[in-house]
Amino acid sequence: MSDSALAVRHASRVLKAVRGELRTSLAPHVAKSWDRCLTEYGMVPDGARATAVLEPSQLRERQQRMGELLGVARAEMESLYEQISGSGYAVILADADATILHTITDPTLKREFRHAGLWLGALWDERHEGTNGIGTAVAEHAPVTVHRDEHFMGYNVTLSCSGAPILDARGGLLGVLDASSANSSDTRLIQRHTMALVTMSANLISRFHFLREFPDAYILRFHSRPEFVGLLHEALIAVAGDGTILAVNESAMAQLGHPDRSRLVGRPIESVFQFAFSTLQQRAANDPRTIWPIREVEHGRRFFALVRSREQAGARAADGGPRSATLISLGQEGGGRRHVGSDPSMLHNLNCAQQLFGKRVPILLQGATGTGKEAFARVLHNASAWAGKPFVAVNCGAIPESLIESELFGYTRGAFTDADRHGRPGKILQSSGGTLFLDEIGDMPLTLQTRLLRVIEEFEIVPLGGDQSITVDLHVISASHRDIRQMVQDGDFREDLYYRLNGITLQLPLLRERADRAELIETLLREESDDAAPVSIQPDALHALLNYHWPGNIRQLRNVLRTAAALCQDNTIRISNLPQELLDAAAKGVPAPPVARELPIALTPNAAESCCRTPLDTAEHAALLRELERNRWNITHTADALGVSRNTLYRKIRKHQIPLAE
Ligand SMILES: Nc1ncnc2c1ncn2[C@@H]1O[C@H](COP(=O)(O)OP(=O)(O)OP(=O)(O)O)[C@@H](O)[C@H]1O
Repeated sequence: MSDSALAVRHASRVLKAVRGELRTSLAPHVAKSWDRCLTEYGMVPDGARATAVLEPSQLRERQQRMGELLGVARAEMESLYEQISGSGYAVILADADATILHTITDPTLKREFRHAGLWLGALWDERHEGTNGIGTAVAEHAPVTVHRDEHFMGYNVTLSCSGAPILDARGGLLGVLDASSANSSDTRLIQRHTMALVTMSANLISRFHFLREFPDAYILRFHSRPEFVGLLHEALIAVAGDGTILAVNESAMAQLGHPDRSRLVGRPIESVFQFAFSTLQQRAANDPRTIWPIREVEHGRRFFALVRSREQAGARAADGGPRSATLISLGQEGGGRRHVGSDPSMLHNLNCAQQLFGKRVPILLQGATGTGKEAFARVLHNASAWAGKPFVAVNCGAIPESLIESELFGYTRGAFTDADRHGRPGKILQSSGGTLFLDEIGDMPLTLQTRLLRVIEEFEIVPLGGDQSITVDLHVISASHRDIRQMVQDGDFREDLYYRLNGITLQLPLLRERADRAELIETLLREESDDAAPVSIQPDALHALLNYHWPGNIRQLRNVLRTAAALCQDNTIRISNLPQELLDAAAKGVPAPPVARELPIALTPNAAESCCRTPLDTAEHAALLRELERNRWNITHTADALGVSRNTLYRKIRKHQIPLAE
């Protein structure tokens, strides 16, 4: 049948359907949309294509309006594309007006998609294109699949599209994520699978947005199953400083059984859950990483919860940090943005350190070279009440022994022959009021240790050549890769100084032990790439990076990424851009040693998600969890929904170590 004959037949079917004369039943969203197109917008299904496209400057303006969300969406789109690449789909992001802002397509299919009108800046709202995955998801505010002749316009009937809305915390539409095929012969089951993946990715983007939208709020994260807390399907509630609910996400409404947001927003959190608001505040301040059981008021149902504190949220917002829920800002360093990351032990360290450092307790950081001791110290400084004052770092191992004394204590005019005419204040005085970071304190000569001890005890210094003491306001963080306690036992470090410096000792983990390696890679890549041309990384290269043992820790990782970003073509790091030692380790299949530390049980899924899985695995894992949950953990139904056999499903469940019993 010719194209025009097909269009005529399609048009007659649409008209019959709208008049109620069609025998076969249509999906409700398709029937409603056809009706809208015909009666509300006055469209005709056999009309000619007249794709409306924005001017490049208008497109850029819309892309900018999406702001940071576009960056997050791009990353999610890549992960989604990995899942469905090879099956003829393009992944498309549109704004709330259904304008296409970003696409990822198989290069060989680009022409086909252009021919179908799926190009950047094209308007795919229903008024322009009739019923379609993007426009109809916008109109319905819900995920929709529009398959072939479910499209309203005859010229669109070769398309198959699945679009899912990206929502803000108030349920408003931010955009639509869509997977479209220009010539699909997929079965309904495969479409359902595609739809599930698209919806999952859209939800991830919405969740990211929610976590960033309320920087000054507590965020209560809960789920009926503890292992889901911190994952995609957790419920989120933003709570103001006076205990009032500011916003809830879709999952919170579903879990609490309130389909209407307005029944939750504006209420005191204490009227929804059986805990005092002060408990939530205490949890946020003292124990933000431990999951605790909570009960809702109406039916007494039990959930498991974590709460993010307002300070953490504020720090994140100031930093513009990436997408993990638990990421904490480091503030500014050298113009760049730094993070302590979301590794549970780092978060624990930060939590302890912040509380004590604020009370002037000296902090001793122990950790191998490149583990981020100085970066951590800067975070503490930036989060302190004296953040506006200087942060002065002294590397006690790098300054010659003969100079370290004058470097630290300064000297007066004429203190020694080649001294500066006016004398010079030492680092201790320079840091007065701010933070003094004594790096490689283990390398400080014993004689100087005695002088330093006096300064720390008396808050006074006497510059070299001087006889007047100067009062200093000191906040000290010291660090070393050497085991200072062992040095004390060996007589190489003064015991009294050790106790003075060590209000608390925090051990920074090796990079290979960290659960947030994937996130660190993302952060460093962002820092190492040009904003205008972000560098991405191919899954096999990412896998090799995640599994390397990193003797030089984060510093070495940064160097490897910097070199790879400089060497790579089309801003994509491939495995061939990595150094030989990494490739050799990958070829031998040498995995990073397992995480030695015990992680809190509830954080383990997150940790496993980010450290041991490829992006493909992560997406598969999340899709499995989602479908299992949606089908109430019924294996037969879940296998059907995913279009796989029960045996395959069991195999995948085992592979991802998903527990089947409570
Ligand atoms: N969480 C982080 N996110 C991104 N980059 C980080 C992070 N922590 C550390 N870095 C980077 O890793 C590198 C090494 O960090 P840093 O100098 O703080 O380590 P260190 O333990 O003090 O090293 P050394 O023991 O050699 O003095 C720096 O480039 C720093 O910016």
